[in-house]
Amino acid sequence: MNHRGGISLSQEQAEIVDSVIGPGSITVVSAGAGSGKTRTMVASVLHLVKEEKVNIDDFALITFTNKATDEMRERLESGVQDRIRDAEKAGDWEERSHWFEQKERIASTFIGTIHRFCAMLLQNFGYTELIPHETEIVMARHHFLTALKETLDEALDDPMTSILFISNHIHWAPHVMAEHVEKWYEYIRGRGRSIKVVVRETLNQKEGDEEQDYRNAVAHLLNKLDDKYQELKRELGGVDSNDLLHKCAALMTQYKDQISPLVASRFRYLFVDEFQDTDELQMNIIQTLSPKLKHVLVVGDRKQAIYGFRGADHSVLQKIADQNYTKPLSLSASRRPTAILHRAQEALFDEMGLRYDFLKEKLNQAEDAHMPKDNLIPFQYEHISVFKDREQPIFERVIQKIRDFLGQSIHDRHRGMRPVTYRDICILFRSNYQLSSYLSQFPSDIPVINDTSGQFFRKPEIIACYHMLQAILKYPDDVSLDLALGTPFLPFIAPNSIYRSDGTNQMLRDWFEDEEDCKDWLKGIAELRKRMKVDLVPQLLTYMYEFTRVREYYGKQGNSQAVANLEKLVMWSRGLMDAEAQTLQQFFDRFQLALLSGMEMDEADTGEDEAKPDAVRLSTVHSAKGLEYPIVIIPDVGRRLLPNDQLPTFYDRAGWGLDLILPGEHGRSSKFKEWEDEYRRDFFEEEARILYVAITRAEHVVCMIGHGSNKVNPSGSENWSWKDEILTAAPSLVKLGMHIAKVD
Ligand SMILES: Nc1ncnc2c1ncn2[C@@H]1O[C@H](COP(=O)(O)OP(=O)(O)OP(=O)(O)O)[C@@H](O)[C@H]1O
Repeated sequence: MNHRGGISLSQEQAEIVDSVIGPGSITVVSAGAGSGKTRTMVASVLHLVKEEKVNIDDFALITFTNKATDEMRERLESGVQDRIRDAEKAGDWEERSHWFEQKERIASTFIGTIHRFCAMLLQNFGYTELIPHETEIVMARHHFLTALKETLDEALDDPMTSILFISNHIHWAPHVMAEHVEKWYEYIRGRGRSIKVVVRETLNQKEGDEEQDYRNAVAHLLNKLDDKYQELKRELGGVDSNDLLHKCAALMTQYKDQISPLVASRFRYLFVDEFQDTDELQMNIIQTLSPKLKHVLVVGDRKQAIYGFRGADHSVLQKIADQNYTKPLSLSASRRPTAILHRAQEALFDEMGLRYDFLKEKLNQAEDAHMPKDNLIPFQYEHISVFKDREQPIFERVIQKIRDFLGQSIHDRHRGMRPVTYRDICILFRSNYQLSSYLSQFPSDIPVINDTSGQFFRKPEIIACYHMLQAILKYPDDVSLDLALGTPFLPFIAPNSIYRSDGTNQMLRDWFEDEEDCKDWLKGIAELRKRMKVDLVPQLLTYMYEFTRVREYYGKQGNSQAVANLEKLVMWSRGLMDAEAQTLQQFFDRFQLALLSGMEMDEADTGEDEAKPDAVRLSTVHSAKGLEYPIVIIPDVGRRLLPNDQLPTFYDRAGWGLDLILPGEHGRSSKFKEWEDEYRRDFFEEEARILYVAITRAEHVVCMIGHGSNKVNPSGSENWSWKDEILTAAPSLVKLGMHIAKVD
């Protein structure tokens, strides 16, 4: 074994570190899951800090999710801590003080997502640009809805667009039309395409068919919407996360010569993890910066590119290497799974490689692969023969599997034989929706954690807080009071008799005001309404937490995450106050917009990572990227991936523009089928990559549950599911001793 920065590495990993420290300004690493890309990146940082005596905050480290940011910070902190210990052992006080300084500097090291990196660049270097924070993103949403409403109101009488409103052709209710227009607009911008370009391409289509009028009308509509939206943002402020990257890229191009050296004076090294999910715009930002920096390291795996739907281009690793006249370096061994799990995974990927070229890249078994001495079967597929109403039986089977695992022993690579605990298990879902449905029915004796990021405004304590604020602001409105009752903020249930509908029902507020148990709460509400005139929002929220004793409620439940989230809401209100939300009502309006617009914000960091609660983790595959778990359960692998009725009815193709099917089959061009075929092919490839990511999160065991017929469907057909990928490989998996079984 070789050591770099005090971390033990394989020969090929060490060579990558040496390449980062050697001549040349960019190193591109393209290698499979669990081959040690992140470990090598961390080792490179520590090695440079040790050998070149650079400081840890000379690095900008870009990760893909906030969770991965935490993970990277933890790995660095523990690496630095180890160096301090080594120096102490060796009695090298100079070395020790160098590492001690680094420990302090970690706090000022940039570790974060590309969005945060761009925001930071704009903040520091984009003097006149607006820097979005949550308020502005919420405002942008508000402007968008205004622009959409105005556009649709005017479109009815505009000869360019009125064809879309002839009700016997297109029988969409106004709100349905609005939903579609919004989806189309987001789709185009989300893929990094400019609305103006799309409109131009569409109007240039020379099909000469009648349907062209419909496509042109949609193009005009989107054009108008775009004009209005941009204008509102310009006039009134507000930036969305798409603008952020565009602005950053524009700034970089326009002032490249001034900005790059400035950035380079702050950062000497730029390292990017999970680069395969970077889109063209983001890649250009990094490319523009790279010549001025001492070294750029990008690592990724094209087999794990799972953001195609958002415009990421899975060939970016090759592209950035080409642009810099270099070749991607590779890592050949898989280091996450146990020896036997690795063999099973490879058997499956071999079979999948017959359908998807990119899966032909193989990973060898590591020379020191872990060979556990437990009885856990590393690869399991269980098949339930239900055809309809599959959710419940699959859910029950998953719960049964958790209970079964818990009774068994696992041979841990570092700690030896030990019992399986809840925290060893992660259930991976394809969608947030599926995850929430599991979360809501989990049996109360199995502790569980939702490991998905960006869910702050969907947390029950935050929604309950919203209802409580509404009840206070609108007091004595009965409907608002009713919504807040029964939440931990107002933990009382009114008697059923209150809800009589014969006109004789007592007002809810009368009951509330008479009820002895509610006295303190009633006093609290009255006091808070008085204080609203003088106190600031953060103080009001804190006072509300006090008189409702909501923090004690969650504390008693051991739910420190909920307590931390409530504190984060106070912080958020503080941020809003700097902008405009000075009164509780204004704050409430912002809060409401954030909830309604599905705004994403991470939950509070509880700083409890050391003492991660012993609970089963639920996560989407997308949020689990870069992470690893001893046991991974993947439910519902028999779900059809792309039934025909879920094929898109709207496309935007570079060089062509829009194509779509409106009600009555209007709008479709002669090329529509071509787009569908392309879509189908890309879709199945992306699903294969998502399955690859899911399966490679496991260290010891992957367990999948499927349903339906146990015959393999024709490849790429509308019945095709992940289950078919597994059943195709079943003979090789069984030969390896894996468990492929039917359960009823
Ligand atoms: N040389 C090594 N010696 C011991 N363990 C290693 C070595 N290289 C990697 N590992 C371990 O293998 C696991 C996978 O490593 P890492 O997360 O760095 O891989 P990755 O390539 O970034 O994975 P992914 O593509 O899935 O994000 C980690 O637990 C890591 O500590």
